[in-house]
Amino acid sequence: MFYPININLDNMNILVVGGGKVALRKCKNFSDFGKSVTIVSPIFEDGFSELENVKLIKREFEERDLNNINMAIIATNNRKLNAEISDMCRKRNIITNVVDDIDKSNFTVSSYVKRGNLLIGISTGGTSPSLSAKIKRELEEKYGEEYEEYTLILGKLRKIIIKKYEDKSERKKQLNRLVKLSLDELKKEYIKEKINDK
Ligand SMILES: C[C@@]1(CC(=O)O)C2=NC(=C\c3[nH]c(c(CCC(=O)O)c3CC(=O)O)Cc3[nH]c(c(CC(=O)O)c3CCC(=O)O)/C=C3\N/C(=C\2)[C@@H](CCC(=O)O)[C@]3(C)CC(=O)O)/[C@H]1CCC(=O)O
Ligand SMILES: NC(=O)c1ccc[n+]([C@@H]2O[C@H](COP(=O)([O-])OP(=O)(O)OC[C@H]3O[C@@H](n4cnc5c(N)ncnc54)[C@H](O)[C@@H]3O)[C@@H](O)[C@H]2O)c1
Repeated sequence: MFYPININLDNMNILVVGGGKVALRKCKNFSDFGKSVTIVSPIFEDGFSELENVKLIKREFEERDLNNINMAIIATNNRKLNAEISDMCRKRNIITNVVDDIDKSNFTVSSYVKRGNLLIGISTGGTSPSLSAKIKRELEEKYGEEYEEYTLILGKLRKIIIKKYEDKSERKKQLNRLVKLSLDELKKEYIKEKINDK
């Protein structure tokens, strides 16, 4: 079973094995989260040259590539090799995603909608990645770009409210009221509360 967690990548050393289409998608995902990764592959898809802050190693995978690695995405087109690398990772306690074998993975990459700090992840436990991608497109419509600012302001107001109300149930009432407001109403509320906070 796969459990939803949000993982802090700051101190993680990440290796991607393979330079094909699937590896490129996973690398773009890391780049969305400002994370640089190392990729080892004899051949790279064109898109890799456009990625910033990545280290490309142009050769076949070698076991020493796993030294000091905490997380690995195994994405070659050779199922047997992917399974072998996954076993090496397991022995070294490296958390691993094998793109062609969910049973060899200890995490999967969710489809997601990211609006600043708002992150909506979608998983079907490997049953239908296409369904994940479809639900993502639906959620992108419902939760548009404006949710980045909306979430940011909610965070600022939350701090003010926690300071202002000692009573936990009143705090909860206020915080729950805010998420019912539109972005414009929330902005007005923020200006008002900011003035009172001074
Ligand atoms: C969500 C997304 C995230 C991402 O990769 O960024 C993702 N796959 C995406 C797309 C996609 N992948 C595939 C198709 C073709 C149609 C189809 O098969 O449905 C499409 C659709 C498309 O391209 O639109 C084929 C496929 N995928 C996997 C296998 C191997 C297998 O099942 O064993 C095969 C068959 C290979 C073959 O033999 O052909 C395996 C996995 N793919 C996962 C994630 C994990 C489970 C996620 C979940 O639980 O839903 C998991 C288990 C492992 C992992 O990769 O972490 C991304 C959506 C991007 C977005 O957000 O728009
Ligand atoms: N998880 C997913 O979302 C998903 C989606 C589609 C396909 N897949 C599966 O993922 C696999 C990869 O798909 P793709 O479309 O990226 O394939 P691809 O053919 O585009 O790329 C394969 C890559 O593996 C590299 N490679 C081969 N041998 C290597 C080695 N010894 N060391 C390092 N790199 C090596 C190649 O250089 C190439 O860059 C396929 O087996 C496919 O079944 C997974």
